Amino acid sequence: MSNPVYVAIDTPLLDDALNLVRKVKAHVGGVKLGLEFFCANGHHGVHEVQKLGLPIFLDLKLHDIPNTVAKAMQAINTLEPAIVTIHASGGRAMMEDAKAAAGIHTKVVGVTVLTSLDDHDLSRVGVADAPDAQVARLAALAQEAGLDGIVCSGHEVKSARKAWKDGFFVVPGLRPAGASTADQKRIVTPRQARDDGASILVIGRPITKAEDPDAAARAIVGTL
Ligand SMILES: O=c1ccn([C@@H]2O[C@H](COP(=O)(O)O)[C@@H](O)[C@H]2O)c(=O)[nH]1
Repeated sequence: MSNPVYVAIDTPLLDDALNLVRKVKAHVGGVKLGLEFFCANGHHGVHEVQKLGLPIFLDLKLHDIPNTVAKAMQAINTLEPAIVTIHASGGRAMMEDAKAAAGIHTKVVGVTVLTSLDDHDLSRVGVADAPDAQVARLAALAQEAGLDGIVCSGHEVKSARKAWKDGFFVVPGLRPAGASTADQKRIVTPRQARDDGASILVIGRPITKAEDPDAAARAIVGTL
């Protein structure tokens, strides 16, 4: 089985990103680059990280009208990312057009409910349901729209996998036992997420902020 850990490189600084990836690359299966990195470094930055030889997950969380998201997707196709995120709450037409615009080797996954949100946060943005019900609703919509899978927390991945057997499940909000949760609210351990059916484990600060990121990545992979 290939290494499911994608390290989240959340920095706008290209040299810091490259140094981090060099440190951990023997113990992770891929690199997740987010908006912070992409806005600061663009295609050039992605190409530089790609030279280090790991698959790239572009976590851009696109969310706009269908035409705009499809055009944005076309604009990143030359980067040939392994995975790209869009927001499932953008609706079915947006997801269909995004998938149609993506390259054939790119998995397009829909973010359901951010792992930094709990019931209270959802109610404040007008969602009366608990996170698990909202994740199930958006996962079904993403499947209908032809996406490859979703992003959800480890709290929901087991039931999401049951409902969508061949779906691709990206799970962030992962914390080894005892690690700081910081802004994440729906967390589980990497092992729990893997056992419950995650395809990809997204792990940032527990690796990147560790004194020895390589040892931290190795220790996490050792628990899987
Ligand atoms: O619901 C979501 C969607 C994306 N993320 C991203 O994952 C990493 C998590 O970083 P940690 O440092 O391990 O908390 C980060 O890049 C987020 O943008 C998420 O956390 N939750």
